[in-house]
Amino acid sequence: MPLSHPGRLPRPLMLSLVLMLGLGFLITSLLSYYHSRATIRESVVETELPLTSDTVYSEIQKDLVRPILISSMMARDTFVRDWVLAGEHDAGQMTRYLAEIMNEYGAFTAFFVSEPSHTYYQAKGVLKQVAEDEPRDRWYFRVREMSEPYEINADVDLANSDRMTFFINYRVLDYDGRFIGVTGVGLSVEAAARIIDEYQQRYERTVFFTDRQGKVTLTGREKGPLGLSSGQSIAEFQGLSQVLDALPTHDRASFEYRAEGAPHFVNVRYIPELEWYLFVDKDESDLFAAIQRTLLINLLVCLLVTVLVLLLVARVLRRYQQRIASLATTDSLTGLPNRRGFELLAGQAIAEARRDHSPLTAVVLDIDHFKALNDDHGHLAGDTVLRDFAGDLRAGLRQSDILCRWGGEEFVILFKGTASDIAHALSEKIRAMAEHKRYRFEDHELALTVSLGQSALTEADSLDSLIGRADRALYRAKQSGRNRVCIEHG
Ligand SMILES: Nc1nc2c(ncn2[C@@H]2O[C@H](COP(=O)(O)OP(=O)(O)OP(=O)(O)O)[C@@H](O)[C@H]2O)c(=O)[nH]1
Repeated sequence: MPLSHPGRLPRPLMLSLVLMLGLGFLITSLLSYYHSRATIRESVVETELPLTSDTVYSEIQKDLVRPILISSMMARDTFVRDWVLAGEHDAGQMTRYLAEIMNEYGAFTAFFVSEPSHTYYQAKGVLKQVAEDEPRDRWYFRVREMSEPYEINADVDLANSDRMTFFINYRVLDYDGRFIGVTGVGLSVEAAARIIDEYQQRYERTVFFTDRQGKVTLTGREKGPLGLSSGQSIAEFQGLSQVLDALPTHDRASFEYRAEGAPHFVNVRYIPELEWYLFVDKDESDLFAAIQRTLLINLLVCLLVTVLVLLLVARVLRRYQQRIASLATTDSLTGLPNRRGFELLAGQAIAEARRDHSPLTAVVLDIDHFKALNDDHGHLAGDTVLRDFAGDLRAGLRQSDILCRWGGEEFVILFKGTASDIAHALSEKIRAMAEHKRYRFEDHELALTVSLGQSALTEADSLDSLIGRADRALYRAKQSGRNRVCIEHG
């Protein structure tokens, strides 16, 4: 690990961590997002939409059952059949009968069309004569040819301002099974529209019907999110036109399309009784909003975790780097800088002295006869004395002075901003302190003396030459009897 940028994560490590964590989180978040999306889509397309479609369909059928029963009863009524067979003499009798049916059963409209006279009777009187070439009367001639007893037809009601109505067209037969007309009741589509409204609101879906050509025949009263209204063709709606192309080939199908930028699911089923298609449409943007929110939160959490992991790793690395750096520059016994640490500090001190033209004095200190102390009292005693003496030495210097353990029982001091004479006085003070101090080891009081060699920084000096001179001075101090300070001038 490079020690040159303590506290900063090495770039390759940082990139690997970001890639591993970021990609890992991103991939798992996206996988779970797309999985949830697919599950929701499947549940909507396969289950929810068809279920809503079935429910709407069965509600409509349920509402049609009662009118079918009333129409069946009318088709079998002996009065109706006898009156036609007797020649339809009094139209008032038939209109009264139809009015009675309307009042009694609350039908929206009630009618009878006679085959012998082609007359269309309803509660208010005779409406008209049906004619084969009149498009609006085609339903009658279709029912006449039908093999089933009745049909449900959604059509406009001439007798009620052309309002959209579900008609139950029941075939009337005489006592010998011959066709003598069509009777039945009409049901306002209001009821169906109410059901549609309810479903649209409850399930937040658009429900509407179209004929086989894709023309909208029935919507809820509130039209629904797409704003479709009766009479419009779904071809007018962007996206839905492709559904229109597929309509004739499917009785029941699901499609996906986009409208106004929003994705939609639509389920279409054919209703044979009405010859209509029932559309149940869902705007899927809201559908995925919740999981999109979850994805965003996931990604934010992932980002946070990645940043926290990076910060944590950077912090741990910084600690280790600092520890390694300090181990490399500190002496473990005395806690003072070692020679390596000293070189870093001394280099800076010399540069400052040169820049500020301030004096700098170096002192090399050696404990006298330390070998004897070790030999007499043991290595542990020597260690204790070294540690305690180093503590005293440090305590006696200024904060700005540089002190290091040069090796063994040798120390180097740099007095910053201190001329030779003042440094000499300080060295003397240290010498005296060492001489008078006693160091305890077990129950011994240990005394020591120190020799010091001193030299002042000159213009031509390097750190080595400065220390070399101080070392020579120390040698002289040792040679001349120890426990003294010698100076070597540059
Ligand atoms: N206990 C202990 N002893 C050490 C340590 N470092 C060096 N020494 C010992 O210090 C002694 C230094 O001995 P010498 O270099 O002969 O010097 P001296 O005995 O102090 O004699 P002079 O320097 O000539 O006064 C050696 O015996 C080393 O083993 C240390 O960290 N702990």
